Amino acid sequence: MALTALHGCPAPAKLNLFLHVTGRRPDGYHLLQSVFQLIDHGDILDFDLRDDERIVRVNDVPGVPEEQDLIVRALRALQAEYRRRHGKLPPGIAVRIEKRLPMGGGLGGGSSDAATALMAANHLWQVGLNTDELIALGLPLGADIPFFLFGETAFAEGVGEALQAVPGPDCWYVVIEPGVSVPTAAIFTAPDLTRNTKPITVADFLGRNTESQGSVEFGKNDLQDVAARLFPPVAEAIEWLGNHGAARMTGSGACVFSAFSTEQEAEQVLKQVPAKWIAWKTRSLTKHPMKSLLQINEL
Ligand SMILES: C[C@](O)(CO)[C@H](O)COP(=O)(O)OP(=O)(O)OC[C@H]1O[C@@H](n2ccc(N)nc2=O)[C@H](O)[C@@H]1O
Ligand SMILES: Nc1ncnc2c1ncn2[C@@H]1O[C@H](COP(=O)(O)OP(=O)(O)OP(=O)(O)O)[C@@H](O)[C@H]1O
Repeated sequence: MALTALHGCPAPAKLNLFLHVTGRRPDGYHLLQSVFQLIDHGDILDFDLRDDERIVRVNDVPGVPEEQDLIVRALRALQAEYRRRHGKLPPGIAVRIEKRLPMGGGLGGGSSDAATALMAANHLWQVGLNTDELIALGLPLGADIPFFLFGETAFAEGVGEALQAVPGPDCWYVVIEPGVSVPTAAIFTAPDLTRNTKPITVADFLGRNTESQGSVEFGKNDLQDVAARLFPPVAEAIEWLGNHGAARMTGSGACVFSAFSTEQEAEQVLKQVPAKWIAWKTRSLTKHPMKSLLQINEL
């Protein structure tokens, strides 16, 4: 019998192990090179099919009106694709979000929610889209959605849509939320942003010392200096964590992380984090948990 609900669906966060800005497209979007790493900490989503055809969010998310929620927009895009294929709309979906990831944290929360929603609805509605087809639907909604649909550690280029799998690390991270929300556009439009980092190859990344897998010893985050200048708590968190290990900002900020080989080392640092910041430890993930849950094995 076909499923009518999927509860407890994970929408994990990502870390950008490095993030180079190598240029700018004529439309203003920036060309990036980055390694995206999934981590075992994220939002949790419940999906229930409805008796009508409406896509609704059943709980409030502060600062995100229902109509702007990337989950709702992603589900509507897939619903329209279903109609193109079948000539009628599929049943509606009610979605409940347990939001754990901070907004404007550089952890890709909104994009991950949307990717999980696309995977869940593709399954519930039995649309049968493959990952590349889901990526084509998701990319216009957010630059990080392709990565989450890809679902494994990836070397990313373009605006984040050209993805190659790279070996995933097995390590622990301490992540600090500096308590500010960083608007991505403000970082990319800053006049002092450097946009000319020399492009590297995936072999340059793979050629680094394997001991440092998953760490921040390779490259840099070109968005970090701008974010740290505009948002002093980001600078403060980088400085504090940097005294306990190599520390870096993820995405366009605000969150800051450091990698450790064992849970004990991560715990040692975590318990010293000043109480004014939210901080947590988490493990690297090699595969998106929705892929295991739904047995998606095509990649
Ligand atoms: C920097 C990253 O966090 C890396 O993971 C992401 O690429 C940002 O992705 P995101 O938050 O989903 O960002 P989007 O909502 O797609 O873009 C927000 C704004 O940031 C700027 N932007 C974003 C991505 C990019 N490659 N170049 C840009 O210039 C654009 O002005 C855009 O209007
Ligand atoms: N389900 C959602 N969860 C979070 N934010 C959402 C959602 N839907 C839409 N948004 C919008 O997306 C914006 C960015 O949120 P998000 O959590 O993805 O930031 P981020 O972690 O900085 O992302 P990135 O790493 O991609 O820059 C929010 O400020 C919000 O306006």
